[in-house]
Order: sequence, then structure tokens, then C-alpha cells
Amino acid sequence: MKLEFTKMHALGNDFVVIDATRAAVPLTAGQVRRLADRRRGVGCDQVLLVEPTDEQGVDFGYRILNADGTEVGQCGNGVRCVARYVVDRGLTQRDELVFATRTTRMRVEVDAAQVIVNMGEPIFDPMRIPLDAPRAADRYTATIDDTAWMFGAVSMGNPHAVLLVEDVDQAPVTTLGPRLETHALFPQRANIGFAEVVATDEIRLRVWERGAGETEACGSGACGAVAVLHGLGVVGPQVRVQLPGGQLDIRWPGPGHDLWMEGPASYVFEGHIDFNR
Ligand SMILES: N[C@H](CCC[C@H](N)C(=O)O)C(=O)O
Repeated sequence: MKLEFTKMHALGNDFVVIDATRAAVPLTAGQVRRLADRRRGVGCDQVLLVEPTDEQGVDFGYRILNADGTEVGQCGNGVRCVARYVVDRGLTQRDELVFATRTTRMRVEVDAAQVIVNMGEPIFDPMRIPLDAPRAADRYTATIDDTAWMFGAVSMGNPHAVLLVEDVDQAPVTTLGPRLETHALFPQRANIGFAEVVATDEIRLRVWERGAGETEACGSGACGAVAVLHGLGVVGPQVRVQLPGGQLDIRWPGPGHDLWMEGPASYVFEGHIDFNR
């Protein structure tokens, strides 16, 4: 099967974007892993599929496949890329769009340089994260090798744990990240954010992503970190999130309100791959 794709990135979180609006693109988990492989394939953190939809009030379906082949329900950096992609390819005449994933709906505005996304309201109910806890709390504890790690938990349409650290540069992202990602507290695994509060309007963040490992940026992770830290009272309603790959601006007035994310979306190259060769 010969497959055409567009390579894009958002602050270094990189994607293989596929137009499946005219014909279905059935990808096996093995083909996703091949696409994501940085030596034997194209190389990316996620594969993003844009699909048609007949859902009222929705412009496009949006499927997200992690590098490990698993399908998930949210990718904040990815929705900025696919929004720019559908506008630039003329798949729509509008620049305000609604995308539907398997778990959530997002309203997106495509401006010249930035893309603005309404990520919906953060979800703290453990049942909907999902997190194995009896009730919502500001903090949870996971014990790993006799050490208790405290974290906040939230869903942006995908599960996030957020740990407060003194210095992200020293955070145990690649050692503790995978242990927490697969901890029994998370029935569907989780993305693990390590956040350092610089000021009430600025944080530094590194994310160990479920199904992809540490990425240069994580859009839903930035949103989830701001939501958790807002609940702890350590950040205000407008926060600049400094990630290794660059910065995102997040706005959340608090419970009962939607959370907004603003950031770039960039092209790298067009290509095609033949899985039969
Ligand atoms: N690894 C995530 C999906 C990609 C999220 C990230 N790339 C973003 O920008 O939100 C998950 O398994 O939920």
C-alpha cells in the first residue's frame, strides 16, 4: 500500500499527518509503528488521521495514533497541525473549525501564525480520567520501589498525571515517567508531566508521553499541568508554559470554564511510503 503523508510538528512534537477525508486509510498498529520508527520509517511521536464526519456541528474527524500503535483520544499539538493542514489544503473554506476525536470535541481558530484551540473543560473526576481513586482530590500518591510520589490528575480527553518539581532539568522524566505511565492507578496508562512553577503566570514543563516517551512538547500536557496547578492555587488564569521545544500560552479562568491553548503549527516535508517494499 502506497501512502502519502505530510510531516508536521508543533514545538518539536512531530507528526505524520494523513488525509483520509476522501478514502479510508486502514492502518494496522504495526504500520503505525513503522511510520513512527525514526530509523526504519518516517519518524514521529504520533500519526494523525483527518477523516470526514456526518456529526452535526463537527467539521472533521480526528484520530490520534501514538508511536507505539495505540489509538488515543486527544493530542493538543496535533489538532493545531491538522487544523492548519485542512485550511491550507483547501479541505474547508472556514478558519474556525470543530474537530471530533473518540473522546472529545475541540473548536479551533487558524490564524496566520498561531492556532487557538478551545480544549474544553478539564476533567478531574477519577472515573473519567481514568484513575483508580475513590474521589477527586488535589493530590494522589503512587508508591514505586518504596518511594511515595505525589501527583495531580486530570483529563483533557486523555489522562495526565502532573508532578510538581523544583527544577525540571533535574526531574526523573525518563526513569520515573515510564513507571508512572504504566502504574496500576491508571487503567489506560497516562501521560506524566513534570512541572516547575517559575511564577503565577509561567511554568516550565517536561512530559513523558503515554505511548511515545519524552517529547519536545505536549499540548494536552501543558493544558493538564495548568489545570492541576490552578487547582493547587500556584498559578493564575493565564500561564505561559515553557517546554523543551518552545512555549504555549494557556488560559483557564477555573472550574466551570473551558481551557484555551494558543501555539504554532509547522510543516516539515511531504512524502509517501510503500508498506509493501
Ligand atoms: N501521548 C498522548 C497523545 C498525544 C498527546 C500530545 N502529543 C499532545 O500534544 O497533546 C496520549 O497517549 O494521550
